[in-house]
Amino acid sequence: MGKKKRSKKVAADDDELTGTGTCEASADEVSLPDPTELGNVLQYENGLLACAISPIYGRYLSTQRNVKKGDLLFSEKYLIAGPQRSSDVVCVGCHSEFQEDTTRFNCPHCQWPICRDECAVSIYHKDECKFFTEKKIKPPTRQGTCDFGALTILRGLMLKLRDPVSWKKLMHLEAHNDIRKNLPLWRENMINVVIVILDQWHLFEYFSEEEIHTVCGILEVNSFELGEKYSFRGIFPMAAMMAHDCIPNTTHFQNGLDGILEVRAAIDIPAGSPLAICYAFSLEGTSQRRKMLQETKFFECSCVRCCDAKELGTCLSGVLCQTCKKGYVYNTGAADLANVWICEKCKIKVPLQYIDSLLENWQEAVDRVVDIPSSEKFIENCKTVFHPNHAIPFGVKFNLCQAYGRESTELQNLSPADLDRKLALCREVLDVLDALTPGYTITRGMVLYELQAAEIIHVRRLQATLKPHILRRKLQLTLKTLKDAIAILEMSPTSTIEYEIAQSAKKETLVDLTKWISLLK
Ligand SMILES: C[S@@+](CC[C@H](N)C(=O)[O-])C[C@H]1O[C@@H](n2cnc3c(N)ncnc32)[C@H](O)[C@@H]1O
Repeated sequence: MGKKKRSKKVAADDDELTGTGTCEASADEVSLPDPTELGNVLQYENGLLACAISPIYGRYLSTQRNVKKGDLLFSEKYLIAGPQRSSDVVCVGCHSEFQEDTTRFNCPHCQWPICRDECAVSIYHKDECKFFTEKKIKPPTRQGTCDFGALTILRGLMLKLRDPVSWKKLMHLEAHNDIRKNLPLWRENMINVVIVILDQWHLFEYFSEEEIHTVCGILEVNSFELGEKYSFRGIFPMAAMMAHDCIPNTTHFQNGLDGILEVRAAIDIPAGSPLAICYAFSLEGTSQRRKMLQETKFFECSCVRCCDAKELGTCLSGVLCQTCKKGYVYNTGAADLANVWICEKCKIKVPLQYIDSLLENWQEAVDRVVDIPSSEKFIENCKTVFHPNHAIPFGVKFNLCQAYGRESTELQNLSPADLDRKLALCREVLDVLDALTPGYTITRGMVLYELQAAEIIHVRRLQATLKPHILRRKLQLTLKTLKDAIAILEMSPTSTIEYEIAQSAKKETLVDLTKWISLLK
């Protein structure tokens, strides 16, 4: 890994190279560190990445060579990890929440809560335990509420005392203090974190108020979600340098057990391109994503998807016009973000408040969808209000395409109508995913897997009626879908269900399908 400082000028045509952003050339040469100096990098090919700066993204990572979809860009171990902001009491070893019926133990050394003996020596807790014991630091307590998120901030601050190199890496990250100072969040952090650390834990001789707010900001702006069973958050300083794009060109895999994040190319990425992840939930509509980005990451996204009212033809935000009942109403795009939405057909203007309250009501209704019949009914009801691909029905379709053949009836026993429905849903969902989360992403991998499984049953049922060349063609297409699904799911950490699915599909379905095709004349 190169340790030399590099000086990097941002290419004037960054956006042409990627189609993902609108970086302009930076007039001055800017001295930026080698990316590997930023993080706890475990795997990285020397010289593959560079850190650059743009007037839009600020600092960002870019690739120096062409990379292929699925290629590992780097893997990195967390710098700090811990409970989410406003978290209730959790185990300090594995971050599981305590339910009413779970037994709660205390760490035998520092007395913080754990859920089982091993958690007292977990990678997340063992280093802090001695400090907590020496300084007699007890879990935060306040009548009514208790913010365990303060623990994560303390874990960050402790780097200052025990690991100056890591502290420097942490302090290198953006906290947006200037913006956050004027928000209600600052006062909440003051009460839930600063006062707890300085007054309750008496650590005022080690950390200043400003440092505590800065670590809060760094976590708010840069952290990644961790954990499969339990959600917690972690800082990965190199990954934190990736820019945001609502159509990301990278994908990441994490394993909460060892706190390692792997970042891979989701699509083929040409040399010189910014590496981008989507900080928001990709399958939400533009106004929801942009609201989240403004409120928590403090910028206005100007990506291609945000600037296109129809979100690259997916129509994920389309609402049926209640005046003409023919066209769909859309936000006119990022530039005009947009208190007014307009019907594409009759051009009537609809106020943003109407759209917001519509989404709020229907979001509540989604929570009442529990099984296949209620999902189907919900999708039917949505037709009078939303575009068929609108994020609200789309989320239900996404779950439904996986539920057929798993819930109540096994795939091979599905009725012909239900099997057709599963096939149609998988294809419909994939069309949207292909546009919005293209390439090697786990969500696409899972839907491809569902599609090939349904196709195999479908072809088996039809085979007596199909001409041999048509049968062969259908099976070849299914084989391609299966291979894509395996290639994607196999990238997941070995402890995950997705990895297991890929391995068993490789051993069984792939072998059987290949043999079936080879036996056809
Ligand atoms: C996780 S940090 C990324 C690294 C950051 N650029 C830096 O210099 O430290 C997130 C911040 O980067 C900036 N950023 C990232 N992507 C952006 C984008 N597409 N448009 C505008 N700002 C962006 C915003 O300031 C955001 O709060």
